[in-house]
Amino acid sequence: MLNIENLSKSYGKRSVLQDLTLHIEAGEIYGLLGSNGAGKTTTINILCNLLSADSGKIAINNKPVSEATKPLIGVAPQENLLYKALSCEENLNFFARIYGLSNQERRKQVQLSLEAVNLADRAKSPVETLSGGMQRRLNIATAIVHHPKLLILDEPTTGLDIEARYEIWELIRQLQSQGMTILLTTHLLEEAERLCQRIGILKNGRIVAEGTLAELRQLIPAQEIIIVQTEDKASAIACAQYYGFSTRHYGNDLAFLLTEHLELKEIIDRFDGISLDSISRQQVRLEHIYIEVTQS
Ligand SMILES: Nc1ncnc2c1ncn2[C@@H]1O[C@H](COP(=O)(O)OP(=O)(O)OP(=O)(O)O)[C@@H](O)[C@H]1O
Repeated sequence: MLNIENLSKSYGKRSVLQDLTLHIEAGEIYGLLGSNGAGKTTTINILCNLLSADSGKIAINNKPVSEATKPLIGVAPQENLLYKALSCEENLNFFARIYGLSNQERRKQVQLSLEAVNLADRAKSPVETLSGGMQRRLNIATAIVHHPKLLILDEPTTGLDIEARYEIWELIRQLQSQGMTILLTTHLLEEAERLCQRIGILKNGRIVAEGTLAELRQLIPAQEIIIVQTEDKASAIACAQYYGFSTRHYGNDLAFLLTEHLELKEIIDRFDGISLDSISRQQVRLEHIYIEVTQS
């Protein structure tokens, strides 16, 4: 559905995208992850034909990106793009006009978009009277009012409370079930884990890892991870090395990667003679994989 091949882009001497290649299948939710400044927004702007690449190819539904492909894409940007004094309906009408929908089509699509984001009962409410979560849902409605094939959600839940976040997650799943292909950027790894069928991790303008969660798990040499609290980290690390456990530092946490399942007693026995304050076990999660591929 979306094919990006060898995309490169520099701002002056700063190279931001370097031979970026990624493919998104029709109907999937693809999560594009990367630290601040990794090049996600630059990629989105090139996709939307707002910025030109230095080299490379992008095609949406086999059509090269151009003014003609703009209607195939809907973008909900990081910062809500809404007119606060206008009502929900007026905002949606404004965006529908920009996309050139006929009067009849516009009435239908505005109503459908309001229903899709569960704001039909707030159609006449000025945006400034809506909660943060509602405003974010309306921001998504403005991106789907012209019924695009590809919906781009740039950090759709950043800054929202957990209930508003759940509502947006449910909305994203519903849009997918209606046939939309979704490109999602997020810094919330749990969001990517819960929503995305495939995930690409961007570092220095390149995809350094890509796949389903199960495929990405293969990139970390661990069945599970143990987190150890101890005053004597050096001895714990030496002991772990002896038993072949790889060491990791996740923030202040000292972690060891286990390549096979061990009972808790077996783990404690391995650290015999070392004063441990606590040991906890964790499943391998996207955050571990992310650190593995971005910090190596
Ligand atoms: N117009 C511009 N001129 C010069 N440099 C730019 C411009 N836009 C972005 N950059 C730089 O390009 C790099 C990539 O920026 P981009 O906004 O694409 O990253 P991002 O992955 O979206 O980051 P974030 O997660 O913070 O939104 C950054 O170093 C940024 O400072």
